[in-house]
Amino acid sequence: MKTIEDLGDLRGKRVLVRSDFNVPLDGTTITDDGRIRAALPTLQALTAAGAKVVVTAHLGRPKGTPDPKYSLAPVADRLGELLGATVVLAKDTVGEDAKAVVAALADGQVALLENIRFDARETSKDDAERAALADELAALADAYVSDGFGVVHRKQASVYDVAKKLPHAAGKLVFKEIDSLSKATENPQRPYVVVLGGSKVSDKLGVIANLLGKADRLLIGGGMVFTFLAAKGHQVGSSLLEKDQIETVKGYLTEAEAKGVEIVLPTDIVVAPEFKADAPATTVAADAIPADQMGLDIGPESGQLFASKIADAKTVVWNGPMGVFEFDAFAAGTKAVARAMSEADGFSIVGGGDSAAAVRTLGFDESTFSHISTGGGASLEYLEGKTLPGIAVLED
Ligand SMILES: Nc1ncnc2c1ncn2[C@@H]1O[C@H](COP(=O)(O)OP(=O)(O)OP(=O)(O)O)[C@@H](O)[C@H]1O
Ligand SMILES: O=C(O)[C@H](O)COP(=O)(O)O
Repeated sequence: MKTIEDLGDLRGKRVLVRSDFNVPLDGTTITDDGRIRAALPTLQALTAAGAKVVVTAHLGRPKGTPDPKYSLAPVADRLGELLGATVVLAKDTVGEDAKAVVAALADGQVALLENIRFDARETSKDDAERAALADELAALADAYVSDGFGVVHRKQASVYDVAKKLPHAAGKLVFKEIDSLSKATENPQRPYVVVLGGSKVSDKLGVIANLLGKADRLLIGGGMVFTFLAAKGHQVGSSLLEKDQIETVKGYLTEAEAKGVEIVLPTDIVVAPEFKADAPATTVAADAIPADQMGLDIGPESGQLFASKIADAKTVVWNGPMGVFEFDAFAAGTKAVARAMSEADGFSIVGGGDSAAAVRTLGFDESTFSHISTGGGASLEYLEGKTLPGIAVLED
């Protein structure tokens, strides 16, 4: 992959940068700016080189149409503070305002385009639709730098298609992530333990098929748990459940047994009647979740069990919080895993927007982890050994 430096003299050139600014928000307040900070080295290198920097990014999963709830306005403000310079936010993605904002950029200035997922073509499965958006993005720039590591597993217009239209390079974050993650994939020290949780269950269940051939032990927490409990024949009340994946999960359990991979499930669950910070929380056995309750964290016994399964790991990779850590009553499981990882002697990687945010907001020292990846799904797919479209396209 080419570096920014390989792009030659960028003074006065318009450089389109894809960053991952998919940050956790409480209303319009950014609760963790880790992904914005991680983008700074590339943006600062480009501004120092005198480029006109045009950043494109997404926030959340809007439905392909503008939605103020998903505006990048808070990100533009925070990015400006961190860069110490005004970052103008275009009111649209590739429309008249974007064109005007880019045309007005001075050398060394940064502008941000509005949430690229406001345009349905960004995530379209139709190659021609994505290519059409990529053409419009490419018209705004002279070169393209891919630096949104958290989104390189997505074959999307601003991540994949646009790279084919412009001279391109990988940004500093992408190189840094690959450098750290490759240490875990190439010849991992064993026991190799993977901890999976979070809420993107349908997205991430698929990685298990591959991990069964690589990891020695899988610990399952977060929203991921309930499809496993259902596969074992237990009731899960109103918890997050991927009904159509139950059979697949049954297959994983059989395969794991045949391969000697240990799948560790929680033995107790913290439940509540509704998804609310002050909902009354109780702990129940994992095989006795009441019909009118939902599981929002792994229980204390499970926290200890998971910690003991992490303690002797030589490599441990974690993606996805163990519970709804944003609410104090459901943060203990995530804390237990974070603590065990920070104390483990082995190589430890935390990946994911919310997982990395959890480590920081729960007060853990980042330096006690070997690597905190900005990518959740992206780091998992990298560790699976999959080809990531947003990386492969840069290698051409
Ligand atoms: N039992 C649960 N029920 C519902 N949501 C849960 C549960 N456990 C965890 N979560 C939620 O999962 C969310 C994070 O999941 P997600 O899969 O997005 O992880 P991530 O680290 O952000 O990875 P990525 O970067 O791929 O998005 C958190 O907001 C948390 O509240
Ligand atoms: O948070 C992430 O993992 C990335 O920003 C990708 O977001 P997505 O899962 O909505 O594509």
